[in-house]
Amino acid sequence: MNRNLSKDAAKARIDALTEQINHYNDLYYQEDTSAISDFEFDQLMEELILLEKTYPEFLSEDSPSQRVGGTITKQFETAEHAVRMLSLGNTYSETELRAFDERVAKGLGHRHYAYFCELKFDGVAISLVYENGKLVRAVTRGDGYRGDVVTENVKTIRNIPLFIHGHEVPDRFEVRGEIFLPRKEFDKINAEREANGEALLANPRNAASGTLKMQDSAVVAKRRLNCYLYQLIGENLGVEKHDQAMERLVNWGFSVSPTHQSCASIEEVLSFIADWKDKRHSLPVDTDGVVIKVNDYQQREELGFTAKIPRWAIAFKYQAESAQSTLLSITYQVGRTGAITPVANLAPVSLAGTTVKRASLHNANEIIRLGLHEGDRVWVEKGGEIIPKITRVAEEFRKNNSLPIRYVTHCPECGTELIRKEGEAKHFCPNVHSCPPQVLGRIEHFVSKRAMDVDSLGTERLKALINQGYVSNAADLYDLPARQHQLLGLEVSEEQYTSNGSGSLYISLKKALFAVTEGIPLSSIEAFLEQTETEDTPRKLELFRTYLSSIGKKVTENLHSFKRLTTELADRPFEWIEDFVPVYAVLRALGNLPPQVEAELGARCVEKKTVHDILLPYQESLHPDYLERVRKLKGTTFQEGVISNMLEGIKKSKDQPYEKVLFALGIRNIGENTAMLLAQHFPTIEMLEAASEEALLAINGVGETLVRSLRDFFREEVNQEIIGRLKSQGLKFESDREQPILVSSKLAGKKILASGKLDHFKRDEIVEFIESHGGTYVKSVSKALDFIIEGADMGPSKKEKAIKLGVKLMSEEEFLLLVGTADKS
Ligand SMILES: NC(=O)c1ccc[n+]([C@@H]2O[C@H](COP(=O)([O-])OP(=O)(O)OC[C@H]3O[C@@H](n4cnc5c(N)ncnc54)[C@H](O)[C@@H]3O)[C@@H](O)[C@H]2O)c1
Ligand SMILES: [Zn+2]
Repeated sequence: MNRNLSKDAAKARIDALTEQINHYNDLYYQEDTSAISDFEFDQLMEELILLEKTYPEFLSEDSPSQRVGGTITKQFETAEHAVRMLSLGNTYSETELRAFDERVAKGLGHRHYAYFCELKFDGVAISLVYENGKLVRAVTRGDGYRGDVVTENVKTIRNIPLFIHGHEVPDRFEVRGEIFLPRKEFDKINAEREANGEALLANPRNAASGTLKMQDSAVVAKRRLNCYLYQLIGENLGVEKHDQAMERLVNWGFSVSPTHQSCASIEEVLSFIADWKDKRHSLPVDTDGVVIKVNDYQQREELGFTAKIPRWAIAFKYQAESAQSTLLSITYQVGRTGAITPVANLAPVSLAGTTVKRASLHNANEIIRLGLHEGDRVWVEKGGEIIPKITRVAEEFRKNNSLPIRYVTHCPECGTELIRKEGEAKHFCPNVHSCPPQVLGRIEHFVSKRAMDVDSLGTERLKALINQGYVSNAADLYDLPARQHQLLGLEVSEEQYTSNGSGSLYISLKKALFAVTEGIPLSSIEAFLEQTETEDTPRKLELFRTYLSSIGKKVTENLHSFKRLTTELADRPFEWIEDFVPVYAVLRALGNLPPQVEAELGARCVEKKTVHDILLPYQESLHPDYLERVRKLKGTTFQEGVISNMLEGIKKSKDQPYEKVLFALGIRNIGENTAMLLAQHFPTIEMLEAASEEALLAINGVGETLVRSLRDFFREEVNQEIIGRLKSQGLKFESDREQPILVSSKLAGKKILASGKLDHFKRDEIVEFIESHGGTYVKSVSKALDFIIEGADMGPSKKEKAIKLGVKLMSEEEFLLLVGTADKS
């Protein structure tokens, strides 16, 4: 703290800090976004508090240091808290924690006291009010005095009891706790959002807070929020200590995290903190620290509060850990919607209990913001986010000649030039029809349970078929039986491959080491790599050399071919992916290649997606020993059994009814139900294609957007071609709803409607009767009708409309006469 600051400068700094903190508070509490890390935020706050202490004349009542950060929103009713909901003082340092302990000791006149330690759950604070054993109100913290009433949303949380049974339940009490989104649920939601091409949620805390404030409880219920309680409030509860209160909460059926502990001294507190530093990452909920509370209520009262925080409690926060690593390369992932996501490959570094090798970069803007250059030393941080992120470049280590990262211009999966729409952060691959991940997305939908239901075609197998050019649309699947013999030996396993920014194929280091050596089982190589996990690849290779010598089997041969590999790998500048090596280098290291292969290999290692495919044309010209080594590189391959099982499933799917086929086609905006509706109204695909906009819109549940999607779909030549092929392959493009047996054709070509109550027919009987005589039953009054059978009590408005349109009305008797049967059978 700079005490030499002039008063004016101090005032200016206080104002600036206040403005900044208010801004971040707004974002955090109103919009559930964190523009800076909690640590950075807490540092700003600490600076402000210190300045205000030094210059008390500038301390204003509404400084963010004096207020709880949140506010109420305008979308809910609000309610006042019977007891204020406070914030907690926080610290990141042991020294300050000891200072807190000294203040407590002093405040209590050095009498005996004990602490109760709990983890600090990173969610949203909630107050639950129970009356006569029933949950009557759930309120957010808001500004500490009043909060939003979110009872309906909270009632959807399964582990919050709506009723408390048993005796000793007071007439009225309040419990407080933290609502959170379990990490697993968070990951699931994000995986779904990613698959749908939606923006990802930043972290579970913000997601929980956003969810709690949703207007639709049904959506809230789907999010599977959870809650831990940690405070009991009420009068004459007969508890004098916090640990007793917690016990009571458990007995009443509230969820209390079993991670708490009583501590007799600050030393015990410190060891609790140390204990949980890494262990906390295995909990289902995100935690960002430990809350330390004085256990005895009487003592709490003696210690009291400041404007914003209790003096009897403090939060110790774990620093989001950060570490330095080296940027090895950037991989560009292509999603099922064609969105490109850059991922940084890093030299392994140990962080918050795990080894980090990759960090997300989100999009091109992020790379520009960081100013990333090839081979930069970077700071990685693992905070609330799932995937670690690069926070900044350690520019002091940058080499003079290093180049700024140039973002990919072409899709690493299919080579198409990428596009970026106005105002969007992400690049996209526009090659919807044949970019492998995009094809995969569509075919996965096509074969899914609710569509064509081919369960023998899992993602891995589909990827293999797509990547190797066997399948690029649904119709290709039905051509597979004719290519059965070609499928044998196709590589299935995907995880062993990845590619770099320019699309060069990489293979796992594990497979490479396995293939270049002899007499060492794959499991031993796995064990070796596990032991050296935290080393970078060059160091791993060094250690592997020693390992080879120590094994004592085929040492000379193995060292020799291993040397070929390291020579190939040497002197690749900015091109590493941790745990992977370029296939090109490995294939060259496995032995000498004929000149033709030598000449073409580089290009094929970019075009093809498996070793099998790269070498396919050269089976004859390669030495059998060489091919034997190559076999060790390959992933699991398609075998007879798998293939026939797959083809069987494909064949069986031809029996799926028309509405499933319609859904499987993946026409935008056509879900399962819409497909069913359309199939009912337009029993063949030709009829659907020919349907007028009017006819479509007449269907309940069909809107303009859907009409447009249908038009767009049928207009595309590719789709017409695929439908044509699927038809000739035997898929159902018409409804097989039973056609009634024709009794006569007396009503052939006639469009008929019946209205009002009939004497001889029930509703569905008349429809069947008309159809069995060759007529068509129509559901609404229109000019197209030939006549209407007028039953008793026909609706006046219908009748009026019929008369206006000039449609003939006919009595039931007349109708029966027309058909030539006075008796309906
Ligand atoms: N990154 C940003 O932009 C930004 C902006 C504003 C606030 N913040 C973060 O929010 C903090 C301020 O929020 P705050 O006022 O809610 O304080 P806080 O989150 O540091 O502490 C108080 C809260 O802790 C929670 N808590 C969790 N487990 C608990 C337990 N076992 N016992 C008691 N309470 C428990 C309660 O919800 C309570 O309201 C800041 O310190 C900062 O870290 C970040
Ligand atoms: Zn592409």
